Amino acid sequence: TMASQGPRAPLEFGGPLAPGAAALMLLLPATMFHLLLVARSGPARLLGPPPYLPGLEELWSPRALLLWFAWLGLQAALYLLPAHKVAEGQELKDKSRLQYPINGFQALVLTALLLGLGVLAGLPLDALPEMLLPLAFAATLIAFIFSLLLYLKSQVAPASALAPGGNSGNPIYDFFMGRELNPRIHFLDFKYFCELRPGLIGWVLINLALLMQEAELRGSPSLAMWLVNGFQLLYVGDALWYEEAVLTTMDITHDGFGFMLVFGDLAWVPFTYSLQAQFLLHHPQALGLPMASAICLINAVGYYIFRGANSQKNTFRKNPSDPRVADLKTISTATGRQLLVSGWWGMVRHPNYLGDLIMALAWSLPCGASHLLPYFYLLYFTALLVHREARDERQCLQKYGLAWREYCQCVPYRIVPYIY
Ligand SMILES: NC(=O)C1=CN([C@@H]2O[C@H](COP(=O)(O)OP(=O)(O)OC[C@H]3O[C@@H](n4cnc5c(N)ncnc54)[C@H](OP(=O)(O)O)[C@@H]3O)[C@@H](O)[C@H]2O)C=CC1
Ligand SMILES: CC(C)CCC[C@@H](C)[C@H]1CC=C2C3=C(CC[C@@]21C)[C@@]1(C)CC[C@H](O)C[C@@H]1CC3
Repeated sequence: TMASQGPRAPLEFGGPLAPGAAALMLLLPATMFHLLLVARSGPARLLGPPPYLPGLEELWSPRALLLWFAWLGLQAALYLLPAHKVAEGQELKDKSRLQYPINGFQALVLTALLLGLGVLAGLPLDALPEMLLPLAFAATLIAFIFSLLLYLKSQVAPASALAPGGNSGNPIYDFFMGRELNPRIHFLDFKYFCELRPGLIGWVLINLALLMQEAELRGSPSLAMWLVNGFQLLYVGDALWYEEAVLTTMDITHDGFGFMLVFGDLAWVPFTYSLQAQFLLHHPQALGLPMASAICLINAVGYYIFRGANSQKNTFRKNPSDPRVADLKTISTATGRQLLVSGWWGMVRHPNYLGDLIMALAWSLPCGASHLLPYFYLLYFTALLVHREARDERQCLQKYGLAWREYCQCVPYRIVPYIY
């Protein structure tokens, strides 16, 4: 077939056998359910066994599946609304560029307005925390079925539409990594749509529902719950405000749309990234003002580095002679593009990851030091970013060759100055 002539790339995640794609396809959903069960249990032990194994009657709920379809339908409708800007993606193999609506922040605001009106009209948002298990189960089912449909769709895609990875010929590996780079129906680009909207907005919605349920249980939300909600809303709001930046990430330009990203975007993000708020609902923490102020400061420092680094690179990539970046030192590369070697990108090779990790710490600290569970995100995210950093370095070495080696010599640390 045309599709089987697709490009070949080295296998990520060690191939189809453990600890490869097949293992991750079991491990990711199992971890998500483990976290959901443990967060609401008394001992809340990250490393212990789950308190019990839920039966199918506790997991399967047609109502949860319907809610998911309604949520995806709402977000798809908001995606298709007129956007104030339509951006062009990176150049593809056939030299064309795809178009993407930049209206993610508008979707967040409209979702908030619609839900606000819904709550005023009696929508029981505080019933959501009770439904997390069946909702996560429905999201997992949707992820498997959607990935299968995407895999089938990729069989009729032209070779030029295939991703550099995900076309090994091994069906399990390719199902996991995704074969087609930008599957879309007309203007609805499935990967771009799923990357930021249903999952990230779903995450802050679950957080809010947990805050409302805490208010109902204890009279008012705790300071710790306010902090976790505020920090994570800032993060999601920022991602949607700067939505165009996602078009240059490896998820969009390099990775196919397969089970890894489908499950990651639709299930993993909303149900595991909301872990701190889930933990706080069942394990209230007393947090004094001095400690809360210190945590706010840590989050602000993390955000300052994260935003500063991402904006500096985006400004530079758009226009290297922009006065905000014109004074920075650079290295020329054979591709004609330059690499920054001073400013944020002269401190470490991934300053944005450093800021992101500092924020991850600030999201866990309101949960106290009695349990390891709320620090799961920090541990998982460190592993994700170390792996992501290695993949990015490999791709940069391929793109820039000697110039990249020179950059590595000028800026020897990857993420944490003088440590890593
Ligand atoms: N919360 C979460 O789960 C996740 C969050 N993130 C966050 O998303 C953000 C984006 O991350 P990510 O997509 O990994 O990629 P980055 O924003 O780190 O971009 C990497 C690219 O930047 C360019 N680049 C690297 N060094 C330089 C330099 N010195 N000067 C100029 N350009 C350079 C290269 O591309 P080129 O030269 O082609 O421009 C490289 O491929 C990060 O802040 C990250 O922390 C990411 C993943 C998950
Ligand atoms: C496959 C894993 C198990 C889960 C991966 C989930 C991720 C795809 C998303 C989680 C948070 C994300 C953010 C972005 C893209 C989607 C993911 C990576 C941004 C990088 C997009 C660019 C912005 O500037 C920042 C965003 C932060 C959150």
